[in-house]
Amino acid sequence: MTSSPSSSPSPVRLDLDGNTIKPLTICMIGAGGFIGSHLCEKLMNETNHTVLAVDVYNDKIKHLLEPESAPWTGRIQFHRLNIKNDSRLEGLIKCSDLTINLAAICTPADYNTRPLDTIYSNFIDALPVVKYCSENNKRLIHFSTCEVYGKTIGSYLPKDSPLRQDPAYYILKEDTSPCIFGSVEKQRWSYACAKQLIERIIYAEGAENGLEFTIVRPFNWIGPRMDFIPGIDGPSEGVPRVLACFSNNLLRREPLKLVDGGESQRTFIYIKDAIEAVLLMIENPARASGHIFNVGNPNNEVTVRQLAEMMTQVYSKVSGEDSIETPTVDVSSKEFYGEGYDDSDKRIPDMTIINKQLGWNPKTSLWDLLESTLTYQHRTYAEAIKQAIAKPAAN
Ligand SMILES: NC(=O)c1ccc[n+]([C@@H]2O[C@H](COP(=O)([O-])OP(=O)(O)OC[C@H]3O[C@@H](n4cnc5c(N)ncnc54)[C@H](O)[C@@H]3O)[C@@H](O)[C@H]2O)c1
Ligand SMILES: O=c1ccn([C@@H]2O[C@H](COP(=O)(O)OP(=O)(O)O[C@H]3OC[C@@H](O)[C@H](O)[C@H]3O)[C@@H](O)[C@H]2O)c(=O)[nH]1
Repeated sequence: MTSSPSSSPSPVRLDLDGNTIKPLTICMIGAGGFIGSHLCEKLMNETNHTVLAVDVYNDKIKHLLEPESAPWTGRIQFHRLNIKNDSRLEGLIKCSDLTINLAAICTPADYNTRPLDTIYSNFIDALPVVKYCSENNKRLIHFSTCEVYGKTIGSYLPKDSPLRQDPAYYILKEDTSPCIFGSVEKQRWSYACAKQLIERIIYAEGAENGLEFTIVRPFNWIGPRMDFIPGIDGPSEGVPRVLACFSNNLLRREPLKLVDGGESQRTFIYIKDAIEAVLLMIENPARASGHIFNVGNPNNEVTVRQLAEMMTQVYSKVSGEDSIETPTVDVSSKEFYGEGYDDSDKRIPDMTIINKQLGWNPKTSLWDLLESTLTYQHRTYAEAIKQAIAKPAAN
């Protein structure tokens, strides 16, 4: 294995083939977000790599930037810049060995309500990053999404078809599954479509110009620091992803809202398991380059309704509070997200490629990951929510 779970980096790190890993300089764009913050933490705690952390915000990595005495001082530098319009970006990519691009608008509530911003963020703004990497012969790890698969083939079969039970109709494979999106009026797919086109550009840069790339397709990574709690560390009217929506409801003792009955299925993976996979990609370029990797946990599948029920139980355990009498309420997608919303029905990643190339497997069960995440949510937000509820006028 390449890493030990100690807090100080081991002096010699070996890759999966037994070669010494040289310290790298990594330009990480979107380093201040949910995934970026965990990746920075991992790189500081367990490796000798240097991170040029690019983002417009740094609240989620402040704990890594501030302590002057931290053992990693000098190995992480924050560069506050918007990649849409900042000429410093090319210089940062040029002086790095590897660029990791995480920057994106990636909350479903935005896809149908801000489709232009979504398409620009996920496609147009990512183009110069690809171009600078290609022109300067720099390696790129680009974050795409499991949403590029869209809906499953099985979802188009009659409801009572026995083929719906056949994995061939729902397992999502990097090299064979089609990308099935709804009509253009269903603006939900603006995100998936933009991500698909940037994947195709990166793949073509690899094929025609020799760009050394890896594409990551995350399948619902969740954990501490994901998104924001509306009215506490994000806008009151904002709609984050489901983990933060449900956490907010639990913290406020409100029913969890099940969109269109909560029948959609997802597989959730603990952020810390997923970050292990990314570190393997960073440190094993010969095994990771030229590949597209699903990164998810096929064993953690639930419907959104089941997720709501499990989160309610877990939150009760970690907070010591009984759950409310009506823990969930149904809401239509039109009411919750507005016109143009649509949904992925089911998302189970095929793990063959990542297993073969990197020998990686997820470890944490859904119950365990919810327990550690909701313990964090309770510790971080319960007091602030109590105060906000007590003084509504001040918010
Ligand atoms: N979390 C998941 O489960 C998941 C699933 C699928 C795909 N992804 C992809 O992974 C990536 C990271 O996701 P995340 O969950 O950490 O999201 P996030 O929103 O927490 O992080 C994205 C970061 O990018 C920054 N950013 C956006 N536009 C920028 C710009 N123009 N200039 C500079 N910084 C900018 C944001 O400020 C934010 O800190 C995204 O590309 C997303 O599409 C994530
Ligand atoms: O309060 C809520 C929030 C969400 N939901 C439902 O929960 C499911 C999951 O919603 P999320 O907000 O986590 O987002 P999705 O899984 O649909 O998409 C995500 O997947 C992969 C990434 O690319 C993005 O981070 C995001 O697009 C959806 O079916 C949604 O309709 C609720 O039922 N209630």
